[in-house]
Amino acid sequence: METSRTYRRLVVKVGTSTLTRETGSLNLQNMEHLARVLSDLEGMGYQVVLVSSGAIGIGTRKLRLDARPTELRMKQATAAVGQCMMMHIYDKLFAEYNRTVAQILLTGEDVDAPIRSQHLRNTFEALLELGVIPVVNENDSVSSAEIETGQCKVLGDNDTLSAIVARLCGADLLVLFSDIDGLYDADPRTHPEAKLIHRVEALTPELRAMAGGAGTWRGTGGMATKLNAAAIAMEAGVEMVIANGARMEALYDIVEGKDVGTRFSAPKTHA
Ligand SMILES: Nc1ncnc2c1ncn2[C@@H]1O[C@H](COP(=O)(O)OP(=O)(O)O)[C@@H](O)[C@H]1O
Ligand SMILES: N[C@@H](CCC(=O)OP(=O)(O)O)C(=O)O
Repeated sequence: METSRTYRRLVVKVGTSTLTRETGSLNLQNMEHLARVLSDLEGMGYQVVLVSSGAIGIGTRKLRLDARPTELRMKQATAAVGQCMMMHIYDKLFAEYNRTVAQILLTGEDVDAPIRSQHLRNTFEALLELGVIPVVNENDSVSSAEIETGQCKVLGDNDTLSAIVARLCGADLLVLFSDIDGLYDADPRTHPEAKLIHRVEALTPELRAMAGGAGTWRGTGGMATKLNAAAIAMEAGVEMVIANGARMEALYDIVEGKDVGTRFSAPKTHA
């Protein structure tokens, strides 16, 4: 079933599992496709905000560490290195399409405090007005909410962060790109017979019970945090789609309301 809504402002979130390969090296193919499709959508008149994970994963590889660090201060240092490299690559890739990107790093306090969140909103508005594509991540080097506990807290993981950003910016649509086609009725890694759910109208306890944790060492929250994001988005009147980041071109169909991945509907509440 297609949706008849039209979208103007989009928030697109990509997870570490989409930006890196199993070996830990960058997935330049996905990153290139992402930059091309988002640039094209911007050219078509959409306003685009990118929420990108990957700082710790990319930093782990850049520092030639054997594994993702477990000690908090090392994770925070790794994120600082990886964030820098990630922005350098985005800057280069988007520049190929004559687009400018901006970095916004957030903590839970930034979105909770009324004055800070107003400043944030103003900054997003100004950047979008200028035709810039903001690239958002959690400020991992100062915030330990997620990387320390692995749980969603005030701001938490980037799935939740992307829904908070979508609400803050008054976006119409949030797209979460993952390493899987969408929400299944069980984790396909452990249940190969699992079926894709195409549309979600309400987040029932049964549905939440279907969502498991991260699939690989590169992912963090799995489907559980994506459903937390859906709850925030739906409540704010923002539609949300989970789709496979291996096919970024699907975004063209997604913004046309076509049936791709799992779509979480939301009654439109903001102007
Ligand atoms: N019900 C489910 N449907 C789909 N995927 C699920 C489900 N439960 C758990 N998962 C896992 O969630 C993973 C995606 O989340 P995650 O590993 O955190 O990646 P990302 O980096 O995209 O956030 C999938 O690879 C899958 O193994
Ligand atoms: N902020 C962290 C990632 C947090 C996160 O939620 O990661 P992911 O599950 O890959 O979307 C980073 O940039 O490494």
